[in-house]
Amino acid sequence: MAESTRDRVMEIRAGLSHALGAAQIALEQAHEARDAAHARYERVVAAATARRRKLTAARDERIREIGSWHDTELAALVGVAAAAADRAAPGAAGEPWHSWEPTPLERAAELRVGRLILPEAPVPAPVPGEGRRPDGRDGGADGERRPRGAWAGAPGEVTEPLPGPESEPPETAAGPPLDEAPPDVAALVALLDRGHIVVEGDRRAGDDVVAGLLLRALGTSAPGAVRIIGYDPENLGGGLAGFAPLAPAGVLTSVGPGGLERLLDDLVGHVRRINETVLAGEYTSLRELHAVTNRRPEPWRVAVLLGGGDLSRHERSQLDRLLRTGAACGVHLVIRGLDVAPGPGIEFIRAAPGEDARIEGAGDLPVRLDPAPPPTTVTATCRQIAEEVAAGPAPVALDSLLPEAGTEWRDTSATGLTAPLGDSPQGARVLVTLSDYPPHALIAGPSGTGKTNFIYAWMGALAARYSPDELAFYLLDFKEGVSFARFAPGRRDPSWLPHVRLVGVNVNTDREFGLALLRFLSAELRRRADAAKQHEVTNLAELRAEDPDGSWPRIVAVVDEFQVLLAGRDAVAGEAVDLLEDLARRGRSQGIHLVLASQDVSGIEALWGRPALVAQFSLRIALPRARRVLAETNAAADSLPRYHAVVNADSGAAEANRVVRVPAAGDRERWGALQHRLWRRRPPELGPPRLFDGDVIPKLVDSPDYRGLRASDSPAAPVALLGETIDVAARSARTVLRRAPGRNLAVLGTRVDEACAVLATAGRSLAAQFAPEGARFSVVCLDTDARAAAEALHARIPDCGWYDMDNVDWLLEDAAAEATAAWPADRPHFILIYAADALPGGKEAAAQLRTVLRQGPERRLHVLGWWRGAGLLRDTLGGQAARTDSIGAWVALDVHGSELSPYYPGQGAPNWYPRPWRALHFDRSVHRGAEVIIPYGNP
Ligand SMILES: Nc1ncnc2c1ncn2[C@@H]1O[C@H](COP(=O)(O)OP(=O)(O)OP(=O)(O)O)[C@@H](O)[C@H]1O
Repeated sequence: MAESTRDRVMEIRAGLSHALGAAQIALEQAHEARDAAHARYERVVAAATARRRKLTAARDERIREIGSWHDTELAALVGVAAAAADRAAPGAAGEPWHSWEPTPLERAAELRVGRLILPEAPVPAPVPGEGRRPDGRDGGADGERRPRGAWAGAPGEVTEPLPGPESEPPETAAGPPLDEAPPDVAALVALLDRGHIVVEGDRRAGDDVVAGLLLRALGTSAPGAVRIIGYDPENLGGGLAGFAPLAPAGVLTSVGPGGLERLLDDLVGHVRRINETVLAGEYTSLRELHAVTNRRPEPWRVAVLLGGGDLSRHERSQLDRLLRTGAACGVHLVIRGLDVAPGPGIEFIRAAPGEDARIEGAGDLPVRLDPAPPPTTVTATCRQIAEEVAAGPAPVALDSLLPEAGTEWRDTSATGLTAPLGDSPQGARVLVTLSDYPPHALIAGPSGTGKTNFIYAWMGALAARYSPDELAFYLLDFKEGVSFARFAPGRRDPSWLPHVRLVGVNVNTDREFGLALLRFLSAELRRRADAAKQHEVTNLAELRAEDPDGSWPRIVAVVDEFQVLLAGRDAVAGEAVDLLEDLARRGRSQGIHLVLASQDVSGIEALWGRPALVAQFSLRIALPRARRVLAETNAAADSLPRYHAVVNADSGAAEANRVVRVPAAGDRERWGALQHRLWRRRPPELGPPRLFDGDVIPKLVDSPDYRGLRASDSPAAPVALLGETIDVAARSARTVLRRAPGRNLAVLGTRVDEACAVLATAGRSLAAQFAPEGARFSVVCLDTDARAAAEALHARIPDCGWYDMDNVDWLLEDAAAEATAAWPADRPHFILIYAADALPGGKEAAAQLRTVLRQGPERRLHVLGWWRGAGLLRDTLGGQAARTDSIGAWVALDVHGSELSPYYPGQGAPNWYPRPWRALHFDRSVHRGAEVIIPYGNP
């Protein structure tokens, strides 16, 4: 082989080896690059996975939040909807049948027919395998929900639920807890006062809806306030069979086949009448009338028309009229089986079993209709309603007489007092006026027919319209009981009716209080007549115009069972009739109105004996079966239903009869609401009325006269208070112990407590007028029964002397000397003697006491003594022939009038029949006749 060839081979080998080396390096580098790329690839993949997981987690969290928010919102909305439905359909309007009972409501409510099926009720995720919701209802295909938090991803993505909190069941922030069923949202329809219902679809379900609606309408209104007229030609009334117990009471009337035209005509007639006479252009609907006036003079008439085939043209047009105009007049139609075109106020219900029913007002939401009400509930309710209706009309609420809240006290009484007293049977309001004509009223009705209630209702209607500046009441009840006490503040209720100035209760044995009221009114009449003369006017309206700043309210004086005041032929009755006659005659133009009520006016001889007096009472009010209050030939009261009255402003002439259904005003709660409302509006200066309760013993510390006493150094005319007079102003009876002959006081009778009460009142009131040391007081106790009371008085008067059997001789000797002394008397000396007739010391002591009685007062020495009998006082004074003028004032307890004649100058004896805790007071220096007083208790 040639050299050159070898070289070339070598060369090639070297070249190859070099190339191999280079390739090796390149390969290694390529491997490295590949490894690096792979590692990068791995990193990228790992990062991508991690990022996707993070995004997934974030997305799931967001979905969970949205789900939770959605559920919370939905639950809240369901709650709101359920609460709104509850409010719209309270009580019997919406209560499920198992707990249903009638609950008459103030206003017509919407009525429940079933429940709404909400698309996505917020229920917790169903446990796999369980097909029922926690509320026990079927899940149903579209009712089932995907577990919140499980996310179904797109193909190829990570699909398994990722571990973490999102796989837990979501919490609900608000709304019902998960183990509680969401609230039921009632499906409601509006019938009474709103519109008409047309039921279509499944017949059985439709029947159930109609029965349910009727029962709810009946159960939400007062018995008799809903009248049902049934027309069921196919089943001859079978569709309303359950309501049959209502028929005898007239609450359900059935119309036979062929009677549809007449039924529709009748209803159209009602609508026309109600529009013309009840709404009378003043209101657009009964609903509005009720809202404004609280009156509902017409029942709701619900006509149930179940089928009827083709209607005649007339029937169709009457039906259309009713559909358009009936609801405003309380005429409503519930229709099944007649074609009705949609229109305002017409609710369509498509009845179907299960959850396929619909009501138009709920849009597309499915409705599960309620089952029919249980037949026993229907029957029991209907029976109860029928019984109550048969027993008489339901009471009307007092509110129906009142002006709208906030509009009280807007009327002026310048020309009279006018107020509604209720509705006539035809639905028109009956207004009653007291003015110049008719000025006074007589109310009559046998016991229990509602006289007192009538007076309450009238007073309520007046008090709500006229302010206390325009109207004042003076009330007297001669019946036993406290029916007028509610107008004055009491222990339980501190409010009073601001117009009431005086309330007298339990006065049946204190007829003097009736007289006091009449005397007070007479004085007021004189005041008004004088003012009228001064302003040269003739009646109240003119006086008020001339004297706008004066206080001239119309006065209404109500005397219940007034015949008690006039019974008998004694001085009280005589004076009362005279005063009444004057008040009745002259009060009319001076705004003083008398309202006299009695169980039976025929028994009041004193009144009927004075035709001129009776004629003034031209407003006559007769309650059922009242006699003689209307004209002889007017028998309207005989046929009056319960809670009605005949109001007659023309002295009972039959043509002037107006029948009124009187609202119930006796209910304390309702009355209380009105009284509180008016009381809160009272002018600040208006105090409570004077309450005279004949059963209550007054207290000296409450006496305005006692509280007004002030101590001074030497009052010239000290006043001894004795008890409360029976008069309008709660005055205290008094006797003035000035320096003058006869200024002594004798208390006569055997009743220890009352005698001690009078002496204690006198002693305490006298002591209150003197500064310390200003007068000398001596208490003499000669009867152990009176000792405690005498000691109590002694303890109350500072520096008072105490004497009894043992030492009274000292006092008498001293006092007799003082009475006859020549030196001027320095200060008054009051000697209070308990049981003066028991004075020891024989003739000498008796003579000393006589001296003190005769001569003491001129030297400011006064005896206030208690003798246990009128004859015993006579003995003290010196026997039958002795003069009695040293006893200038006396208080007689259980002493008959005839025994008092020696101490009662003038003709005969005072008219006095003793009665417990009452006394007769006479002061010859001021009185023409004696006055009845009530000793103060615990003075
Ligand atoms: N209009 C009415 N609506 C409802 N209830 C009434 C009505 N009028 C009276 N009542 C009720 O009838 C009963 C008797 O009424 P009230 O006391 O007014 O009769 P009265 O004639 O004054 O009887 P008496 O003279 O015996 O007191 C009371 O329970 C009262 O609540």
